[in-house]
Amino acid sequence: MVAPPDNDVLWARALHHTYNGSPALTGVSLGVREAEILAVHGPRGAGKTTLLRCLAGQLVAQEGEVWFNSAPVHTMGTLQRERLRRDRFGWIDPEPTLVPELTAWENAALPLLLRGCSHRAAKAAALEWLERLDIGPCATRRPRGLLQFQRQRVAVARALVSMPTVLFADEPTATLHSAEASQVLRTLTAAARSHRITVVLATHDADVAELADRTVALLDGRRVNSVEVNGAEGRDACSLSA
Ligand SMILES: Nc1ncnc2c1ncn2[C@@H]1O[C@H](COP(=O)(O)OP(=O)(O)OP(=O)(O)O)[C@@H](O)[C@H]1O
Repeated sequence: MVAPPDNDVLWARALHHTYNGSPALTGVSLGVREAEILAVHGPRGAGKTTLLRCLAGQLVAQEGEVWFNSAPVHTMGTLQRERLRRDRFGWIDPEPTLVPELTAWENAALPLLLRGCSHRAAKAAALEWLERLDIGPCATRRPRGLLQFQRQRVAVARALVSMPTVLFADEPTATLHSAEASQVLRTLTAAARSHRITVVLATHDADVAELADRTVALLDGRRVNSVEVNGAEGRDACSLSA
């Protein structure tokens, strides 16, 4: 086993994964650089969610390696991967999954409370993120009293509140109207850039992918190209792999 290059915060090599014999990932390799926003783009069923879950340590691919800095995620035990996810990663699902009994701020504060942060500090941080996402006035409402886009903003606040090293966003705006979607994405990418949070964003929407620094395209579980979106001229803008 060889550790990844120094400037890659995440690195996957030759990932293969099947569900009941049908392939979801077929030999996918990629590196994610520190503080970059990487879009994983492809049509439905291309393998985006499976790739993000492997990179985030939620799923161990049947073959291949995943590294987080110099730590081999693919050989970690369940507890170690859980700790890594809790301490270093954030995750946003396509549908917000909030705890129904908790208020918006309590949901947003959860990652900090689980890490042992004081109640007062966790609340202050959660309220700050809810304000940034323009849902400060909803802080004391429970999820059932919120609209879908407000619930998704709470989920975004929860993913950012602990300042993760890497934020995984799986189709984070799939259930939102376009105006809502672009507001959420703008806030998310601005926060990531200002705090140097690395983002891996799965999307089937080419417009969403344009917000990223680089796009990796998947098709039928294979990586088909890699395109630098911002400032790509003169650099290795397009490469074939797999
Ligand atoms: N839990 C599962 N059990 C069986 N098959 C699965 C499972 N999860 C994904 N698949 C299959 O694996 C392939 C890749 O799915 P995946 O969800 O990773 O793709 P995706 O690009 O994220 O698609 P979508 O945009 O629809 O979420 C698809 O053929 C899908 O049907």
